[in-house]
Amino acid sequence: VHTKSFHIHIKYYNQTTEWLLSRTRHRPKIAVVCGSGLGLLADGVTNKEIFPYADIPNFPVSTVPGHEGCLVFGILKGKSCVFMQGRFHLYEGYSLCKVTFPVRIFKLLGVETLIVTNASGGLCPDFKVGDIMLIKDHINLPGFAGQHPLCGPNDERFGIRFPCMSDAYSKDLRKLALDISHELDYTNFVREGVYCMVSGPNFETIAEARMLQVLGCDSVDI
Ligand SMILES: O=P(O)(O)O[C@H]1O[C@H](CO)[C@@H](O)[C@H]1O
Ligand SMILES: Nc1nc2[nH]cnc2c(=O)[nH]1
Repeated sequence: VHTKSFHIHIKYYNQTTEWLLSRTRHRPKIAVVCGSGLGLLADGVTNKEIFPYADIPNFPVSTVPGHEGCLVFGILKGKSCVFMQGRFHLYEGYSLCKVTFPVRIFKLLGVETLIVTNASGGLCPDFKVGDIMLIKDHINLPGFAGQHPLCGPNDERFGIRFPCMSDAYSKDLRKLALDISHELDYTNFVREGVYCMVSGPNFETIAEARMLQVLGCDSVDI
């Protein structure tokens, strides 16, 4: 039975952070959340230290195929990184504060840059299956209905009560990604667009997909 809650007590964040810091030599500044089938993004790291989610105190576990369920610390191009091989979803029955628990752990570990990836559904008619879309903005539909990870008591250690979202996705990092896609001649499949979160687990009806297009969404995921 899953219990839904708006709040996880700070002692659980501290316990998980201390557990990880006492077991890894790495002090990552970059975290990567790997979506479905994207766990291989961690394959290139050296000096790997791997922690199955089931072993980490207070961590949720992955229940979806294509999500290995491991936290991988290591070095990539000289930078200390941590990869989530598998992410968590509302539709698995986790509350949003549980879904986002690892991101707050990253903050407490000292992470400064978060890269999120997932396998989403394309809505923009110009996109082809397999294209990569850089997220430039998002629409959080469950958030409009009160399903929001920031609901509940605010802990200033993680951010302010009323965060501004007009620059949620780093312009500099998006430019860097686009520059690199030019250098690598990847421009015919690297796009930019607006990402929409819905709760799932069903994918959209045709009418819903059309509605999301009208709202300005280029891709949608759960
Ligand atoms: O968003 P990620 O985890 O990449 O995966 C997406 O693909 C799965 C459905 O095929 C769902 O888990 C959906 O969220
Ligand atoms: N909502 C939604 N999520 C997805 N995740 C992967 N494909 C899809 C899709 O078509 N719709």
